[in-house]
Amino acid sequence: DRPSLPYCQAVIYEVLRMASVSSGAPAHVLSADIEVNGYTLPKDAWLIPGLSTINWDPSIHTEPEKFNPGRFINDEGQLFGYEKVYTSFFIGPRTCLGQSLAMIEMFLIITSVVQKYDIGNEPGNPLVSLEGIYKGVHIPSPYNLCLKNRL
Ligand code: HEM
Repeated sequence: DRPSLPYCQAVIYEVLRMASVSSGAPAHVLSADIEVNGYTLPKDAWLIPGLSTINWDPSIHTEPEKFNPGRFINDEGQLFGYEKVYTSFFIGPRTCLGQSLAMIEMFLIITSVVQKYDIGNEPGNPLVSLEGIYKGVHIPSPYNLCLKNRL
């Protein structure tokens, strides 16, 4: 069902972008000199990529602070521009081994829950904070939700 649910996929890409599950990747060592914005980074230097900085860069994603899955949907209703979010798994030969599995798991879990339940905040309580907690990976702050059976 995945290809016929582009908006669901766009929501997952937007969560991946905003939440930056892993805000950085382990250090990588440069195998050659490279130049970035006029600075030369020498061979053998350690590079620690800031993945959340990339995901929140306004030159890559307009209005990055806004949760907007529509940014990944074009006028024909097709997925668009989502490849940029794959940097959340980083790039190159040591990219995340679980990337495909993670994408399938997120799709299955989210669509199964949304199909069966209406999800809302607890009556009288504010919406869940998007700030989260950083413990090696970025996880949500404790929260309560109200789920109503849809079927
Ligand atoms: C949304 C979920 C996930 C995110 C955002 C994520 C992100 C990352 C990132 C940023 C790296 C570092 C890549 C690098 O240094 O170049 C990594 C490495 C890795 N991830 Fe994930 N990951 C996720 C889920 C998973 C899952 C579900 C598995 C396994 C089932 C997994 C297995 C691995 C492994 C084995 C590595 C080390 C790869 C290597 O060093 O060669 N990840 N992941």
